[in-house]
Amino acid sequence: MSTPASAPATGLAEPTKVAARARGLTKAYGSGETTVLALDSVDVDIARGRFTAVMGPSGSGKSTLMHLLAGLDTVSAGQVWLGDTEITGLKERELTQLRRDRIGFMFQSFNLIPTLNALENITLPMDIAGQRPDREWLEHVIDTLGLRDRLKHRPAQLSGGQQQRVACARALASRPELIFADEPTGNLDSRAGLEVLGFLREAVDKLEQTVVMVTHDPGAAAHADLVLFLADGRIVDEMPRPTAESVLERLKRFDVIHAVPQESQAEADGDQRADSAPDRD
Ligand SMILES: Nc1ncnc2c1ncn2[C@@H]1O[C@H](COP(=O)(O)OP(=O)(O)OP(=O)(O)O)[C@@H](O)[C@H]1O
Repeated sequence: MSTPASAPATGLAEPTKVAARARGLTKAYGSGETTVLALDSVDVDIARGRFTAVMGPSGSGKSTLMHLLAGLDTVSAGQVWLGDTEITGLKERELTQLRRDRIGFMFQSFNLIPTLNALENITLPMDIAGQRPDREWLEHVIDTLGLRDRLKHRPAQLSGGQQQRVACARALASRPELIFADEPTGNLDSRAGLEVLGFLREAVDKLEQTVVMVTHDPGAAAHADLVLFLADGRIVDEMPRPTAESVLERLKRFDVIHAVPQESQAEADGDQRADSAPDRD
């Protein structure tokens, strides 16, 4: 399927099935002539119990969108809800607590504590918050992620894929309403990356979690239920049931738009096209 770039953002789900919602979400950095509009009035619903990938050229606003949905940064305009809670306008302390209680994070660098073993790393956020893990859930997560025989190992004794699985288990341990994953396979070889994507998929399918993942990799996005495409701070397209091939094809259209801004210029100066290609990592 394809949607014209000018179409309004779709992906809007029924209210009860929405894990997070944004309306008119806008973020500007800087002021005056140097203002960068990182997000431009974005409307989006993140469906509960689904795996959503966010893609788009470098600088299109993917990380900004994720940070605003997770309450990690303040909005310039617009509103964000986590479930039924409007998070825009919450005080920093309330936001911190909400993030701790209701959101799980997975980043490209696993951020594991080297002196703690795998199990201690998994339960650390809950320990800090003074929460007792739901034992049954925790056991379930550990088994689903295949970490049972690695729990006593420190990060240095684990492979990259196993470390990322620990990071995944840590994000899942408190059974958050929403998990945000920022390039979770970015630092992994393709086999370990596939493993992590498989586990995120299982978290959605077997543990009924909701996952939002920012990625540049069409193969990674193919594990999602829906891909949202950003360009210049707006959601310009979405793709349900993506495949690596269909995502790649869609991304190529961004390359064309960005690499050939004006036909006349391209014709006049064909050699410079490569120089103006977008800087995609
Ligand atoms: N703290 C900041 N100060 C100024 N500009 C910023 C800041 N953070 C992001 N931007 C700008 O906002 C725009 C969107 O950035 P963002 O990091 O959200 O893009 P992205 O799609 O995640 O990019 P990438 O794929 O390269 O990580 C970019 O033009 C970026 O330069």
